[in-house]
Amino acid sequence: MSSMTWTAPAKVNLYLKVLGRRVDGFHDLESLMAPLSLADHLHFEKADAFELCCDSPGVPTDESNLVSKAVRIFQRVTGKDCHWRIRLEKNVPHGAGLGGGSSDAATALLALNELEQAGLSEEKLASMAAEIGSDIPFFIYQKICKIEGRGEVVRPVREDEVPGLLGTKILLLKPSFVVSTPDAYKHCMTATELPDVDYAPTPMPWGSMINDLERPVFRKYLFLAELKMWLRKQPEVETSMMSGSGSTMMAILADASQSDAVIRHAREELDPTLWAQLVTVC
Ligand SMILES: C[C@@](CO)(OP(=O)(O)O)[C@H](O)COP(=O)(O)OP(=O)(O)OC[C@H]1O[C@@H](n2ccc(N)nc2=O)[C@H](O)[C@@H]1O
Ligand SMILES: Nc1ncnc2c1ncn2[C@@H]1O[C@H](COP(=O)(O)OP(=O)(O)O)[C@@H](O)[C@H]1O
Repeated sequence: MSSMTWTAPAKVNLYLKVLGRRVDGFHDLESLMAPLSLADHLHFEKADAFELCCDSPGVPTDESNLVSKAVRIFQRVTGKDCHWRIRLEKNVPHGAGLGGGSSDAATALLALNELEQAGLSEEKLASMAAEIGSDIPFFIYQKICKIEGRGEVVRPVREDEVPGLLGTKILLLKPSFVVSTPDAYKHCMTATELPDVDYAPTPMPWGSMINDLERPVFRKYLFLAELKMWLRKQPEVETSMMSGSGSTMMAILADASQSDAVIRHAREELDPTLWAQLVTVC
């Protein structure tokens, strides 16, 4: 039987301001999040029970996978069986600050809503998503959005609020290590700056690029601070900043056709194993 395919886009945080720690242990945020052309794919096939498989070693396929959590919540809320075999095709690196797992979960909710003809509203799906993880409601909308609260307050923005952002090309560079999100938040209110690293906001037409998680993450992973500052010194690079909790670094280039040269130099001068991809905000 042929399968039906849904696309789960990755995201970047174009700014991420941590406003303070809350009594529930989470942090209040203000963030501008944008979906990318880089995406995972979820292939659905009718089956006798729910099954999950994944082509990528290191991604769990048990109940800890965010897709399994989405299926369980959908079953609980709608009472539907959800007897589907889901094959998860991973293209988005995990532990990367690109929200791959979160997007997979949101996409599973969107797909099941259609396949099971449940008729749940976007708002209902977003509130189910928030039960699984803070980042997941954003991926229900799959549009450029401003985020508040711990991530559950999501407002899609009009194109004229973020001039020039749609269609922007961003070079993503990621070392082979991953950063854990709880770890990034743990010291975010107290971490101090490393010398010779620029944490200041970069003004862009759509808003100032700043990431308050750089302080704690750079303290632990000096290479990421080095990568950010190395990128800033390249003539092709307009600005660079970490996405979310890392370990992916974003670079905005004056001319995106120069990305291959930047990737080649970064691999020669910093780390031959860097993962790199030029993506588009969509
Ligand atoms: C940092 C961001 C930026 O978009 O994403 P990533 O870059 O990791 O993808 C998000 O805030 C991550 O969202 P998500 O990955 O869904 O986090 P959750 O699973 O809900 O929470 C993981 C842990 O992160 C911390 N956490 C998360 C969100 C938040 N607003 N405050 C927090 O303090 C908490 O310690 C929590 O236990
Ligand atoms: N569908 C999934 N895809 C990737 N990782 C998943 C998934 N479900 C659960 N995980 C776990 O979540 C962790 C974080 O993955 P992910 O959400 O992609 O990264 P990030 O929080 O950096 O954006 C992974 O290390 C993995 O163990």
